Amino acid sequence: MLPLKDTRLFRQQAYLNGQWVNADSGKTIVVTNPATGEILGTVPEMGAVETQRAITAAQCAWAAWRDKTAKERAQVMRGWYNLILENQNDLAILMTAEQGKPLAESKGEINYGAAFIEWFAEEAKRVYGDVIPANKQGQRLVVLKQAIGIVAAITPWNFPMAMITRKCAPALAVGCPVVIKPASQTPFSALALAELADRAGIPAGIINVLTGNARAIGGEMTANPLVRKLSFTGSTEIGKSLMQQCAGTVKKVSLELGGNAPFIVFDDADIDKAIIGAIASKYRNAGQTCVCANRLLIQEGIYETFAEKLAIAVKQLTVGDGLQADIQQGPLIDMHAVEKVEAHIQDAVAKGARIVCGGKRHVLGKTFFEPTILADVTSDMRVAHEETFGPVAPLFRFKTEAEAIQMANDTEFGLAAYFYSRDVGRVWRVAEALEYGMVGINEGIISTEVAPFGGIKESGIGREGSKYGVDDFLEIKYLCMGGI
Ligand SMILES: NC(=O)C1=CN([C@@H]2O[C@H](COP(=O)(O)OP(=O)(O)OC[C@H]3O[C@@H](n4cnc5c(N)ncnc54)[C@H](OP(=O)(O)O)[C@@H]3O)[C@@H](O)[C@H]2O)C=CC1
Ligand SMILES: O=C(O)[C@H](O)CS(=O)(=O)O
Repeated sequence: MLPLKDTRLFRQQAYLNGQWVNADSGKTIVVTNPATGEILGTVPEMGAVETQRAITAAQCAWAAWRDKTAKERAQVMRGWYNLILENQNDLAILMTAEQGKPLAESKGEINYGAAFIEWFAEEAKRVYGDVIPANKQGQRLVVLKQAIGIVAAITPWNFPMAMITRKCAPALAVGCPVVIKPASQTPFSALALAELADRAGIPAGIINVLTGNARAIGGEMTANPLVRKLSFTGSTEIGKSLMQQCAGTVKKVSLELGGNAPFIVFDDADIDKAIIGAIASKYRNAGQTCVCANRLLIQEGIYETFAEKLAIAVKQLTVGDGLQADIQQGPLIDMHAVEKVEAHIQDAVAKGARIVCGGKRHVLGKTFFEPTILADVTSDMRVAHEETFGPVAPLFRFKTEAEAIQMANDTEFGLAAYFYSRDVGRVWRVAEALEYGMVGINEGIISTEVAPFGGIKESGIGREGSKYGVDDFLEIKYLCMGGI
């Protein structure tokens, strides 16, 4: 049993139309702790029928929520925000137990996730329309912005809470109901969020959390004409499939997909700051984030110095069960993830890369993996083109600024990129030349609720967070008034 202060936050049922319910079939999915392999509990294995029921409930509840003022919705959301922060310790324990990240990272994610609720509760009060000067006598032209309607959200295991609030907060704030399917490996954080939303007074049917068969639930979400918006965070492969499925009913789609972030260090960089940024960007969540540095491009003049300094820092990372004190890297989510990391390392070494540190499964066993650095990495290796999604830092060499930009852009992904330089001309040239949605300059952690998060190319569509993040949940309506 998890050491929760409030055990009612540990929910093993889905939340549908304000009720805690089981699957119609009674079937369940087992959820395990990746650090220990122990069974944490079960959640319902739902499918299309329960999803249809949730969508119908959302449709019935929508008008009353939509017709509240933005301020009234914001007040309810503020209560939800406060409850999340008041229960942060319990929520962090739940998150670490089901996902594996260290408690400190879980607490960080809860603060980050709650911040989207605070931000969009306020942002909704500023969803302004327009009055357009008419070009005909007797007319008045007005633009309204209105809630798009029922929003379906499908979220990943790597950020079990923040990816939900990053989608639900703008939706709820502008007046949309949501139907959520969290990742089957990490459902408890989502269900705890629903419990707190219920306590905050978010009406029945406005938030629904379904667990179960992804393909069946997603199939109903994408086919049901009542759903007007799908927001997805996860793999590019699934994102493409969902986008195709949404075409049948022309839904608005937001996709936050895979990445292949370059982390470029020029010879004029503050190397010690670059080391700090590289550790933060590469090893956060054991490398399991879509914005992790996936390729480290180091200018040849500082390559050996950077590799030595990075190795010293990486060897100090403490690996273990995230529920224990002072752990900096937890386990990977499952053995599939471990095998992918091993395959990337084996491929690189077979093609000439050198293991500077780590390189194999951790002595702790299960899905723990040693924080790893590879040197002498070249672009013919899998780590150059695939998202490793693990604690592996592959070091590439480059000679010139132009070569660094060419290497960085040589990917179908375009989510996040990072570079370190203190030359102001170079900072502008490189920032403008990188083909990415987000660029960290002398910073390794750039995600925040106040800035637009999202990518280009095959990393996705749309932006989450910031003043831009609300537009994806609105429709524009143009009124042309004549006879005035
Ligand atoms: N951009 C990002 O932030 C993320 C990127 N990724 C990338 O994706 C890779 C795989 O991670 P993973 O979590 O398996 O990502 P997936 O894309 O497989 O899963 C993400 C979410 O989509 C759901 N899903 C899976 N298949 C379908 C489907 N056919 N229809 C509807 N929903 C579906 C999953 O449900 P269920 O859990 O039940 O399978 C989960 O809720 C990672 O290695 C990484 O490269 C992963 C997570 C986040
Ligand atoms: O999906 C992810 O990996 C997250 O979006 C990364 S972040 O927003 O927590 O930085």
